[in-house]
Amino acid sequence: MYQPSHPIPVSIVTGFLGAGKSTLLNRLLGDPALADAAVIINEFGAVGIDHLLVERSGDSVIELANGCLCCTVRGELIDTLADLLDRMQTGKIKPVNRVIIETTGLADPVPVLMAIMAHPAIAAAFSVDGVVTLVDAVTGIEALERHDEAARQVAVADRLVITKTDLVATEVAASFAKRLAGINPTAEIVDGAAPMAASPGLLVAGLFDPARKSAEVGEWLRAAETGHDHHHHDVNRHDEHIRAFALLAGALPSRQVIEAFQHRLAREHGDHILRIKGILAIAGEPRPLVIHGVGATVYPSRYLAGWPVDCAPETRIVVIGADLSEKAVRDLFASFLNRPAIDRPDRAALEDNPLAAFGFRR
Ligand SMILES: Nc1nc2c(ncn2[C@@H]2O[C@H](COP(=O)(O)OP(=O)(O)OP(=O)(O)O)[C@@H](O)[C@H]2O)c(=O)[nH]1
Repeated sequence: MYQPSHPIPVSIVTGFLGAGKSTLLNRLLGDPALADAAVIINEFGAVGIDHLLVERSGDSVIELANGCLCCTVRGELIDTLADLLDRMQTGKIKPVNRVIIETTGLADPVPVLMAIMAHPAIAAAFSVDGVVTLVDAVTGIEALERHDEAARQVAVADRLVITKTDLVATEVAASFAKRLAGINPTAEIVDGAAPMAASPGLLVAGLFDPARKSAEVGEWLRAAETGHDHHHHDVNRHDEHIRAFALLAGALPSRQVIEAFQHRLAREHGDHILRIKGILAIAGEPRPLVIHGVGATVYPSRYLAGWPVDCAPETRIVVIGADLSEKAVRDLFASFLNRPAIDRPDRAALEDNPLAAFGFRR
């Protein structure tokens, strides 16, 4: 295998679902300092859309779909890195001066780290230059309490970026920062709104050093080196509670319809929704509409300038839920699309019902 003269730095960008990883990357990737970086995006669920949302041309964005980096596609990561080396050696691509890996929001970063650090040929060619973990000031505390992965992402970080500080009071962000420092006292904590979070230097965090982490992180790393404890092969299922599914459709009637659907979904099922994101076709509109939701928070939708290459103008929405009824979500979506069925109301019935806002159905 080709060996570069110096190991190529690898930055791991992680953070729970919807914490703002793609938003941060989009901001950083415009910087000329990252023009020669390769970006590997891993997404949970069979229908991936993140690679469409990271605005970068050419083949420098590599999608690893069909599973979570920490489990089913770990081998694929090694193959992808080996292939990158190969393509550099044979001159098929320009030399890459950094690799940025965006994990899924559900990834345990420890096996990802070990995949790189414990593989002799890969470790000779690449060095992990820090783990940057994004934490959401709005939903981060709940994620830490409910999901081990979120706590692990914080514990292994070299840098913690608190995102969405614009959406919470200063005191809330400050007390969240304290909580994070309690979990990981050695990580530098950065406000996502600070200039540093918009600079490529954010990704240069120094060689990942297990000795600077807690004893618990050391144990996780050793356990990951010796084996892997949660093998599973269903690309849509993370554990017995967390599942992803996709809502696919042609062009939707209007932006208002999808926004009304999102708010209704958040109101009725917000407790069980971890993430919703989509790229949508809207009738009569040449541009794709992008929607996002995290927990019960619905983010403003926005139009992209145009459809990404190789992406048919159709609607793809990914929903990730914890103990969420897929049928209930599909039925609600169908109601908003006015696809009537005997046992469900259509959109007009849902919206005309004066009690609908309070979650009552006819
Ligand atoms: N107000 C505000 N919104 C933000 C900020 N960062 C991200 N968002 C919004 O949060 C939503 C999710 O952001 P993404 O960047 O897609 O999150 P992600 O971590 O890549 O999501 P997954 O890959 O699904 O885990 C989007 O609507 C963003 O616009 C922020 O600092 N402030």
